[in-house]
Amino acid sequence: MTDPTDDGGTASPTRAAFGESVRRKLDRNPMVSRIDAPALEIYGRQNFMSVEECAEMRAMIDASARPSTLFSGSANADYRTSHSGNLSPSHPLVEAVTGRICALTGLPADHGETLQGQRYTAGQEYRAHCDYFPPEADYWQAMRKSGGQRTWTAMIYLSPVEAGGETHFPLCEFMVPPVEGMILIWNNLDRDGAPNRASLHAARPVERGTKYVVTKWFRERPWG
Ligand SMILES: O=C(O)CCC(=O)C(=O)O
Ligand SMILES: [Fe+2]
Repeated sequence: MTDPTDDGGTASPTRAAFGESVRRKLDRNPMVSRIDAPALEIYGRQNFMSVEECAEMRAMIDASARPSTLFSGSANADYRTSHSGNLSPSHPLVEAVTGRICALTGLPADHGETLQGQRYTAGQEYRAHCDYFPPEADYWQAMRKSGGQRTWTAMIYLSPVEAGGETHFPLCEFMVPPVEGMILIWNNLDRDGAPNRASLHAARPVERGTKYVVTKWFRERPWG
């Protein structure tokens, strides 16, 4: 299944098919709204998690959070100053929410990476980055073998934030303020299945309050 000539940076029918199937499913869901961004496929749905579920997941994040690292393994310095931690896939709430994300998107559960929790206190941020893997990165060969390129990202806001903490898509000129319980879903790839630079995004610094999110990244092949 793994094509050794696929560098993850090109058009790909497999990757494009995930774009299309999720787009079709979300477009016909009346609970889901498409955010108006011509260069990016991005959707939101309110009340994806209840306030009780959000509170339980925040407590789990508090228990597991360590200073965040970057995928490249490079020192995160000022780049990703939040705390983060992977959540146990066998925990009933993690299982339930993961199942709901897969039902909403139609994406296969075994393509999803472990749900990751993240907490930002005042002043913390995650500067502009893309969730897809740059094929020129030294870790790409390892990623290619562990499920290949990332396709869609699903992220849920678990807390209201008094000020700051928006998810900013600078090349699309909009940002999403955190709303407790809301899920945001975007395609990191374009219609041809190649990385979409317009998916560049940042978590703006929290100014007041604490921001909690969980993120699930999906791969083009089973992850692991
Ligand atoms: O916290 C946010 O708003 C964005 C998080 C993010 O970019 C990620 O988890 O990949
Ligand atoms: Fe991201």
